Amino acid sequence: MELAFPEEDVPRNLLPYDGESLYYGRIFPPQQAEHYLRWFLNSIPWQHDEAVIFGKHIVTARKVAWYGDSHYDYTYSGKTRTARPWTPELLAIKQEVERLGGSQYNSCLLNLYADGSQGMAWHHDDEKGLGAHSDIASVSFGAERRFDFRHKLSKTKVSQYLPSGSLLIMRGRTQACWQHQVPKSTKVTEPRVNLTFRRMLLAETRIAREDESGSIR
Ligand SMILES: O=C(O)CCC(=O)C(=O)O
Ligand SMILES: [Fe+2]
Repeated sequence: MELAFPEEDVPRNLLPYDGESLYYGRIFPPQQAEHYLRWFLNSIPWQHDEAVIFGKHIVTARKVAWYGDSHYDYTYSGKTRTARPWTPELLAIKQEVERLGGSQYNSCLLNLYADGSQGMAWHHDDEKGLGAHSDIASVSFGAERRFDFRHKLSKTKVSQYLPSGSLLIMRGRTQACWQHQVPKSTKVTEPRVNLTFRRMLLAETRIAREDESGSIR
């Protein structure tokens, strides 16, 4: 079925209570989304993600890349990584997302799922480096994947398919009250690239310190 572009009845909050997760539908036309997908697949220095979970060192099937305002370090799942400087493509997407959602972001985690055998398990994103009510904007390119929310207490589930070029903004109490996942699917044979724009507090701390010492970027 051909989806209308832009989709109707958007943005809409997918969550019935305890948070706001606004689905904007496709914000980029199919051809432009395809162009971005090709660029991400060919030009991003993708690396397997590493984490320390329950004291065990693990390497994920999915690949990732970090971009941001400055070369700041960020610790996530027990591993410290350094952000790469923005590319014009990422900046253009960031600008459009900021215009639509009204929030500003200083970093972006990119995820590459080679096919449906790769996914992301239930989790929430309010890590120490993010603000208390962290606002995360998620843009998807390539294979359409299902995205699930599960309320931490009531276990209520909400699902949304995320087509290529679509935007989802999680904010308010979303991370505090809900978990989310990208389930594996044997039906998906194509890659998907997902961009999660974030506002890291660590970067602000670092920039403020640089300003005080007189060496402004
Ligand atoms: O791939 C997605 O849509 C979700 C990514 C995600 O949840 C994350 O990076 O924290
Ligand atoms: Fe997440």
